[in-house]
Amino acid sequence: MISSPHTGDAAVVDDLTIDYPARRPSPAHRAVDGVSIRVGSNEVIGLVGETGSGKSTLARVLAGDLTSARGTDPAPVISGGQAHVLGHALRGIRRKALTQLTFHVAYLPQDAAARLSPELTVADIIGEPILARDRHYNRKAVGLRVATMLDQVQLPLALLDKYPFELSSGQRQRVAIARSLVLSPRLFIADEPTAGIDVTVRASINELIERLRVEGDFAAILVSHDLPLLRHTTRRVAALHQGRIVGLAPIDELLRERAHPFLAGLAEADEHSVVDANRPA
Ligand SMILES: Nc1ncnc2c1ncn2[C@@H]1O[C@H](COP(=O)(O)OP(=O)(O)OP(=O)(O)O)[C@@H](O)[C@H]1O
Repeated sequence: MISSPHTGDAAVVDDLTIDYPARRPSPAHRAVDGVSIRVGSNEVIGLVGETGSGKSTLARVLAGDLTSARGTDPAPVISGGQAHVLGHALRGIRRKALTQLTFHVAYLPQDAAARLSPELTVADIIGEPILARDRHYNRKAVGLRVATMLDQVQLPLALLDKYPFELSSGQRQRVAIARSLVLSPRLFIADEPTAGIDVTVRASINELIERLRVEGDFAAILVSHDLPLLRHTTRRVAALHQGRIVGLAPIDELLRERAHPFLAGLAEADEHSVVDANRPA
């Protein structure tokens, strides 16, 4: 059990259990089962695990996305333990506190790129969170911030007036990242942030996250199997299996120890990719 939250921590998760309530014909489902983990105020932590292990559910709940049902899918419910995010207890949190919290927590869901508003330009998409918070915010300052964010994800300014349908899926993902970071969050929770992004530009995302961490007051939880990203940005990675933590260590230690078949599979895929990279063309 993790003792009382240190106010400086980005997240303190203590014996957290998360269920999806029953919705006919599906019975209730336990997605996260007694997870404890601490994320420092300036720490980037990784989350790995096979499909269905509960990574997205944990990320979603820690991001404060506790209420919205997705289509007909029920929203997750904290049914045991507690999680403090930036000092706020999530279990039983009131709407006002949740709104305050989400000003400082950026959430990049797995389908963020597909959910960009089709009727808005790239400039409007990235700048929207600023104006949603303060609609009188100086437009010129918004424009400057949007351009800076676009540059940070290595997209050309020529894309500012484009619509999502005019972009590649990797470009859309980078727009989604720029949008989620535009308010300078203290905690960035990202579900597969480099998914769909070309390997040649992934390094820029790795560097961006590392730079934000070094600049200070920035923590992140990255759900990802992108080993270069995990190696570049995290010191510790939690491995989940059936909603429980089965390993918590630097990524290369997890791959070396192979404490779970899933980690053995990841290590083997990594070995093959190294062999392939060294093979003459
Ligand atoms: N809205 C929902 N209602 C009911 N069960 C759900 C819902 N969302 C997810 N689950 C179930 O909860 C478990 C954990 O799902 P989750 O999406 O968190 O796993 P994951 O590790 O992120 O998987 P993936 O890598 O495929 O995204 C799975 O068994 C999944 O089927």
